[in-house]
Amino acid sequence: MNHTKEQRVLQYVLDNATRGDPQSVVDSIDNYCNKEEWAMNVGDQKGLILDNIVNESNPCVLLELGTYCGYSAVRIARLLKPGAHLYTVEFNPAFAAVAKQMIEFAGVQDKVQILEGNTQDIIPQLKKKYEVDTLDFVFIDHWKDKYLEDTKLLEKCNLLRKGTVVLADNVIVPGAPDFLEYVRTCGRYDCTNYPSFLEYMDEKDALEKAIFRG
Ligand SMILES: COCc1ccccc1-c1cc(O)c2[nH]cnc(=O)c2c1
Ligand SMILES: [Mg+2]
Repeated sequence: MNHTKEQRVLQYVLDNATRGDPQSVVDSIDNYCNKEEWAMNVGDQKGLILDNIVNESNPCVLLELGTYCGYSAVRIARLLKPGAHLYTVEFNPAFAAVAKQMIEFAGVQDKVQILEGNTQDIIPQLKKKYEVDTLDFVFIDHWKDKYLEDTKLLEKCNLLRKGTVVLADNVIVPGAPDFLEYVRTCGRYDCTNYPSFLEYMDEKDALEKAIFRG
């Protein structure tokens, strides 16, 4: 029944991690993807950078674009203070189903809400349907061709405020050059690049942090 890679990753977690222990879920996914099958989780090297930026931002309301198996949702949620909440958007129903089980096994389901659908449909609903005022933190990790349009949509929907941290994965590989060009030159963000490596590989990759100036 584990016909997909994502189902196999989940099964390995169910068999090897500890229910209610998000760190063990993160570690198990990294073990599996290092040893058995590569998968597009942010991984442990970029994950440590993500941890540091989440911790220094101390966010209350967070948005993730691209849930996949739930690795970064669990990784982020394990750091959140009581009452903080992460909305994570996934358009692929099979991925969302795996992520739901991953998040519940990790015991962070009270901090994480999976929103199934397209970002361009869901982002405009955040204020009225999900009672979001503004976002403290956005992790962009979905399809590279959507980074720029979704960032502009977040601006248009008034979801960013002075100091909102927008953190993007994969700005080298697969790469999001139009997004990088925009956040670095439009004058509305303070940008920092964090060089690292593609998950589970020796290939160079990086995260880009773009703090909205308001
Ligand atoms: C399907 O391509 C997989 C792949 C292949 C080669 C290099 C990078 C990636 C890659 C790595 C990631 O962290 C990713 N994160 C989010 N959405 C992605 O599509 C994505 C792709
Ligand atoms: Mg990624």
